[in-house]
Amino acid sequence: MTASADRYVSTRGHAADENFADALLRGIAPDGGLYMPAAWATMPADITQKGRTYAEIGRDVLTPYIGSALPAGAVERALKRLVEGFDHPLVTPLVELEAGLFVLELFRGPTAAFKDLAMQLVAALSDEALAASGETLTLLTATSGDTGAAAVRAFAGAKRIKLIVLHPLDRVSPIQRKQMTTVQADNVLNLAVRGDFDDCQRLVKMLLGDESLREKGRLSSVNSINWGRLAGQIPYYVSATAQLGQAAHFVVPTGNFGDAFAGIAAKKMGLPVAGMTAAVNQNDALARAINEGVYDRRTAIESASVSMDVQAPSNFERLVFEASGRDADLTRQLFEDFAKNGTVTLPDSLLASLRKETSAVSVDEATTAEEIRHAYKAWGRIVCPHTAVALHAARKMDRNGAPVVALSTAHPSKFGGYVESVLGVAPEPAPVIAALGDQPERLTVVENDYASLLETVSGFSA
Ligand SMILES: N[C@@H](CCOP(=O)(O)O)C(=O)O
Repeated sequence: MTASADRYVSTRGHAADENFADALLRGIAPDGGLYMPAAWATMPADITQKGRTYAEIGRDVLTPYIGSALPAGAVERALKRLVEGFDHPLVTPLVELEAGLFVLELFRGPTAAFKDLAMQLVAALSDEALAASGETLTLLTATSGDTGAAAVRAFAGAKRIKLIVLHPLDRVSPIQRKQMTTVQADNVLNLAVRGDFDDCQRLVKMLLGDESLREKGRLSSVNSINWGRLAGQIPYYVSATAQLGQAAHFVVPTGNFGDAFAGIAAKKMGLPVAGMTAAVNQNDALARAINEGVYDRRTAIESASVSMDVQAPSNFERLVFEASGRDADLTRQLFEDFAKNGTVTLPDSLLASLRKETSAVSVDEATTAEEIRHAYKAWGRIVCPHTAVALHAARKMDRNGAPVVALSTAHPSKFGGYVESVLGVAPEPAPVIAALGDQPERLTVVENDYASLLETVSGFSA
């Protein structure tokens, strides 16, 4: 049978293939791998034609991945909901800072971070899938701040869905925490884990594989381990290219590597892309893997760009799968060894292929602060620390004639305290931040311990 874009295979090769609705509602494959489309869809040749709307681009990107798995018109309805929640007609406008250097503003949605772009879609598509099957779903999400906020906003009050969000206690910004914890919806449970983001993500993956929970009903995740989340991030690479009218080199501030992998996916689908650079903060496991050939987990260190405090980026597995020519045995071996030992050496041929897909750089804390000052002085622009990491990498790279686009992933007012400490000026709050209610916060502190977490989660998801 010919591989098709609307069937999903596991990166670890030991799970049955699924359609879009099942991949979406499972989140992760039963063998512990991540779902990938069995084949890349090809973008229509005119997709980057000037004047195409975000909704049109999104429809053309996403429809082939969904096939007939959802009711007719589901994608269009989801895109309508998405676009209505953004405060700019282009949804993700491109802004030129100086000749050849741009930022792509991804923060104009309901929680002022790029996660809204995919999360709003996933919420609408999950509703459609569940309404069609009559099922209910418990969603588990690990967050270093932005994913959780976007998920709470997108799923609060959803009739068939319960949402459980795990964030690392005291390691998200105060605004990010409030965005999650002040929402008074009974279908949302916020858990603050005594650990770091990698602990939260590991615990979520364990819960997703837990038979005792699975017996109670469908379980999934809205992290970018879910193909639906990742696919929803492809359209803005296309929109940026359409706005520019030519291929760009994208510099992506990177945590779990979902956003960067969405750019790689766009390229696989035929989007002209001049290059990809993943820019990480001092939590540099990804940069060390690509530059030195050893994928080695270290304890995450707290950074100004908190959302990128990730030392075991989940989507590195998708990159390895793709760069190895979809070698599921090799991928399984490497990631099982990594889970067990915390370190793996990448074979030379794999490393060479990985480097063809993306380069990676690490930006330290002092440089991040310096870049925030530079952006203010040079362009009068206040940027968030994540954007600053990308901008620094973008300014230092050889531009090779192609325009460079740094993804601006969050509004600076989500990190207002830090930005003010660097600039001496507080960023004007984004309207959605200014509108944050003064509601009491609802959160439960949990130990970094699977057994007690399972008890809490079982009680809520029942
Ligand atoms: N940066 C993230 C970490 C999780 O990333 P995801 O894209 O896999 O959801 C966050 O803000 O939570």
